[in-house]
Amino acid sequence: MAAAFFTLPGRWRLVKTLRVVQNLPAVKLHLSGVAMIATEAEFEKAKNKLKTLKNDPGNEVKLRIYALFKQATEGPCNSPKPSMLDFVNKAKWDAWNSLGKIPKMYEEIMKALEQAAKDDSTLTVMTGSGDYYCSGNDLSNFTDIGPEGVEQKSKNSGELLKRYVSHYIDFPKPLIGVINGPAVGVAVTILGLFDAVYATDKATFHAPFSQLGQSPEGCSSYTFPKIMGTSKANEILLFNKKLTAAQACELGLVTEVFPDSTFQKEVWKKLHAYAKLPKNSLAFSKQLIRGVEKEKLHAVNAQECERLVERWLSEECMNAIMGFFEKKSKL
Ligand SMILES: CCCCCCCCCCCCC/C=C/C(=O)SCCNC(=O)CCNC(=O)[C@H](O)C(C)(C)COP(=O)(O)OP(=O)(O)OC[C@H]1O[C@@H](n2cnc3c(N)ncnc32)[C@H](O)[C@@H]1OP(=O)(O)O
Repeated sequence: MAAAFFTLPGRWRLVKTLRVVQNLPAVKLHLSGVAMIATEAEFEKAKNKLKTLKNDPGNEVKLRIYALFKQATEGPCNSPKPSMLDFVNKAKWDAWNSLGKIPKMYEEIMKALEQAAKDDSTLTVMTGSGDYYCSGNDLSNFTDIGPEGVEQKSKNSGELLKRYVSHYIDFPKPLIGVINGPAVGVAVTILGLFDAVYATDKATFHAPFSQLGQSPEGCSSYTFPKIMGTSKANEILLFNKKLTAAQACELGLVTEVFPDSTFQKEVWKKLHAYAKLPKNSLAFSKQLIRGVEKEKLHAVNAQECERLVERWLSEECMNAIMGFFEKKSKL
């Protein structure tokens, strides 16, 4: 019996490096590849699948798949621009280049979840390394706008976020959060889709959306009112209230809080015991519990991402992000 285990870098933002912290005996490790199509082999498979389609999906779809594969395996477009007369390679270069700098980190977590969903592990644990759980989206994403321009980047980011949250909605096994320190933004809102959340008493939970001119994501506009009631959810999602671990537990966002001194020891003892339970029974029971509202969650996810695409282009958001970086520069 095993658990899939991978960690977010505590101090860095969600979109930084995904690292495996340690090789626990009963825990199966996942070092994520990247993205939707992780390897040449899988890309070849996707290409061959395209050939079996009755109607040719058209160059646009084929170029999109090619672009996502390059983005996932090599990151933002890094090859020299082909000449105008080299039509095919120019079209491929344009497709890849149009994705701009989609953060690879989200792609890596999605890949790790895809692997954990289909391997022989019993449950999947997400935690941070170091003093922090996760500082949310890397706000420098707003500053490095590539050649695709701000509208297209915002649209691409909305699609990326929708895929990212869908991976949690559809995850078939028990997904456990081990919150080892401060958690911010999307790292907090997505917890409403986890099956249990254990926190050190040092952890804090902050979703500073309105002060960033943004809006809730991770299905939190639905899960948080459901978990804690609308007015408590509003304090977090509208009025930027930062919760202590004890407050988050009282509201039902966190399952149990442990003293920091014994947190890691106590929580991993519990998880290793869980990982010995019959994995199909756990998976099927989770799917019964989550299945009733899966459609609803996907609809909420779509609405939240649509709203965020508008928010990211808004003056409120731009001013808030500039304020964040101005504050940094003054330090
Ligand atoms: C128009 C195009 C649109 C593009 C949009 C791209 C989006 C990509 C798609 C996915 C989007 C998902 C939606 C997610 C939304 C969110 O997550 S919103 C929340 C974002 N996060 C924050 O606002 C965190 C703010 N930071 C903090 O609260 C604190 O820094 C901390 C994390 C609690 C740590 O506090 P402390 O220990 O006091 O350290 P600090 O001094 O505050 O920070 C250390 C340095 O790190 C920098 N930093 C911290 N967090 C971030 C961050 N999220 N992004 C960028 N930089 C961050 C901080 O500025 C400090 O930097 P220096 O001053 O240079 O040391």
